[in-house]
Amino acid sequence: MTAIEVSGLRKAYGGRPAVDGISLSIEHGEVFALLGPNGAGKTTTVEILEGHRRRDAGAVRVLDADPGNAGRAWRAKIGIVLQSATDAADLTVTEIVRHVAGFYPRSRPPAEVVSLVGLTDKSRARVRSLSGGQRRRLDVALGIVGRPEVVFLDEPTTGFDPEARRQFWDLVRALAAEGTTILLTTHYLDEAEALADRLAVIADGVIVAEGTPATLGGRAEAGVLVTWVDRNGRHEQRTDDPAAVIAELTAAGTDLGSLTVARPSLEDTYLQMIGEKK
Ligand SMILES: Nc1ncnc2c1ncn2[C@@H]1O[C@H](COP(=O)(O)OP(=O)(O)OP(=O)(O)O)[C@@H](O)[C@H]1O
Repeated sequence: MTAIEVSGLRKAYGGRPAVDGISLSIEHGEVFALLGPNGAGKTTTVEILEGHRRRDAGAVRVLDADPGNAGRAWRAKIGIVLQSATDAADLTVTEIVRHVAGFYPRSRPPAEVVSLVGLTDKSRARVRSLSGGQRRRLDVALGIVGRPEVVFLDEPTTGFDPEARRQFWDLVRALAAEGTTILLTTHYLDEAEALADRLAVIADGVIVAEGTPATLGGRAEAGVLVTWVDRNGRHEQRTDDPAAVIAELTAAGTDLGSLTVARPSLEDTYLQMIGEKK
């Protein structure tokens, strides 16, 4: 059964299309990433799915309801992490988490959530005293405290230091292991690759590619790139049969200490797709 079903979604601002006919289907328990350059239409799409923005056309179902007119019971099953930072400067971390937990019938214990996002040391600190990355962690805490079935994460790790990002990835994996459906937007290709079961690339309001991190944009069939350095300089060769290339190099007595064999990275593939779209 699908958790999120989108068909022919459109939204324009002042006559200019921001989302121009997007269709998506996300299964229960899937982690799905939306990628795309600034202004591609990711946030608009996510906000329509959250029920925070009206659409011009298309059909949208999230947990079997239309977010445009779904009620409180539906809202309690949805977790939202907005791009903007939490605005509750005078409350402490625990106070705001407890306050938001109160809106949900099956909320997680506030201390558990604060610990999950790595803010236990800051649980008595006022929100205003937190760093940017710590505020972002708090946003994530508020998004998951209600034990939602579907979580929308809009650029959740912007401003995180590398260690905090890895901790956040563990948190997303733990939520996914519990069966939570997660829709994530991100500009970090490594994040999409680490977390997503499937992903879609949006450019100018349309989906230009969809697949798994391993297969997106024909990545799996793109062949591998063999590179090596000899006394004449650096060489590279794209091939479907790297073993044959390496055998040839070995037979020619090439020093293999500098040899690399790699598929194009998700970032290479993504940048190529975005470049072609322009
Ligand atoms: N409230 C608004 N009024 C007018 N135009 C808007 C509004 N919100 C978004 N837009 C425009 O719609 C387009 C899509 O914006 P959106 O925020 O959905 O992109 P995005 O993919 O989330 O970008 P980013 O990666 O920068 O967050 C952009 O051209 C943006 O300027």
